[in-house]
Amino acid sequence: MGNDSTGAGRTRVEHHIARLTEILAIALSGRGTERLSLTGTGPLGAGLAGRVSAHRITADAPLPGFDNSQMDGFAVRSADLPAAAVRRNGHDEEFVLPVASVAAAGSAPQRLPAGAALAIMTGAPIPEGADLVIPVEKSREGFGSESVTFTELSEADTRPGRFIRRAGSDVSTHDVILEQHQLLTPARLGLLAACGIDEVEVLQRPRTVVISTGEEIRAPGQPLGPGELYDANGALLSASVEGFGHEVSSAHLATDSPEVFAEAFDALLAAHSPQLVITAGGISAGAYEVVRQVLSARGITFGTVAQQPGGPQGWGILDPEMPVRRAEDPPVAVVALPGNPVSTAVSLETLVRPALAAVDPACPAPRRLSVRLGQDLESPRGLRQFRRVELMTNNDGPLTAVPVGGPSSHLLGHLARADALLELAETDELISAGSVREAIVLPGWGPQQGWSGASGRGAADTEAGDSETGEA
Ligand SMILES: Nc1nc2c(c(=O)[nH]1)N[C@H]1C(S)=C(S)[C@@H](COP(=O)(O)OP(=O)(O)OC[C@H]3O[C@@H](n4cnc5c(N)ncnc54)[C@H](O)[C@@H]3O)O[C@H]1N2
Ligand code: MOO
Repeated sequence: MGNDSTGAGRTRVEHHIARLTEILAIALSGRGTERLSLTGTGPLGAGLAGRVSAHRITADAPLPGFDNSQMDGFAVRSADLPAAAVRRNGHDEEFVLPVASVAAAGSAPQRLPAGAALAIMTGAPIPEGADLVIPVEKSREGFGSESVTFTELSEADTRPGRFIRRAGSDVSTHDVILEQHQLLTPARLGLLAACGIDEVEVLQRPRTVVISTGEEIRAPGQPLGPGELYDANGALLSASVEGFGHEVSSAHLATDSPEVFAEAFDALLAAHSPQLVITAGGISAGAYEVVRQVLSARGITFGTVAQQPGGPQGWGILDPEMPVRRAEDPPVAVVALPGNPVSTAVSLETLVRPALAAVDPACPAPRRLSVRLGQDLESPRGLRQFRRVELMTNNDGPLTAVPVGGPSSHLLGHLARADALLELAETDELISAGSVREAIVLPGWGPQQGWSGASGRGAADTEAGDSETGEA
């Protein structure tokens, strides 16, 4: 048995992430670019945060653009200070200089006459001849007098260069201010704007079509017939994929007919030209697995990953020879997830997110924490099990992870209450309370929930509503 498999035809989690990373890199490289303006409509820079630069950008000019004052105070020439020194009461040394004029931020650079001070505001250009700024707090008179008396100056207060922000001390001309394929964060957007750059070429957001399936599934708000249930996966998938930074289109294909499914699938490709299609449901061993039936004929592979929930998986690049696709069409990746809502959600967090984050800086990577188990747990040997847990604070050491419900993949109510997915290893069978493991934080969890002290109800509910062994 190689490192990629755990036996029983199941692929290791890491190997599957690597396979997804490969197909997502191919599909996302087919994206175009678009030019966005920082000063376009709406608030400055709106719509640019979270996007990814298409090219490297360098500075045309230094930052700061000119020597300027770091303080409201007085620009002086250090060489003038000895002559300005007077002694009061025989010991305290003070410095008295006439005030030549005032420089406000935005004013043109001036010249400092010899033996004088110039009142200067934060950000105003340092006058020619001055080599230090003494803050107004060190003056007896403050602003508005014809002369200024500095008291209690230390040696540091009179050091040349003090409180002068030199041109280029932050960014030099030709410095790289944004790398190619770098995430546009608020600070980077601020820097681009500070450098006077208005337009930025960014990668187009990945276009993703999410498809929930199942003839028994109805849209929320509609009446339900016997044996029918509402579409949880449509909303869950769309919200997750929007959080990955994608432009999402969603559809529910309520058919068990491969022909009808294929036609609708092709229509979605034609309508949205996606780089990625994510489906949920219709891929396991049942008699009506339309996704598997239709897509395995179009170049998509189906198999089992050694994890629970989220075992059954499909992945691949759509065969360009198939209907409505031409060899020259950009590649489309397909990720087919299992239909149980918790399996869909867990697959998105444990498999799809890490693979996307590896190829797209706009997709937030999984956040992992070390946690201490709050109670004994069992886990099936040979499978990576992800248990839904609440995270609770301790006085010291890692957070405590307390299970919310059991391991079964229909327990969406429990997932919605959970903070994180506790990761139990393939070799774990009986894990004692107090053991330390990793957990993957779920979207929406923040320290404020952990720190405020969780309710503790997770422990009491652990096996509620769970009739399965954790194998499905
Ligand atoms: N004989 C076997 N049966 C099953 C196996 C197996 O290996 N052998 N694997 C089980 C596991 S594990 C999972 S997970 C599921 C995956 O099945 P599918 O991906 O084919 O999903 P469906 O059969 O379409 O649905 C499963 C389950 O989820 C409900 N569902 C589906 N879509 C939605 C939706 N949009 N909103 C809410 N609920 C949804 C559906 O009604 C089913 O109850 O297969 C096991 N079976
Ligand atoms: O995803 Mo299934 O557990 O693998 O329910």
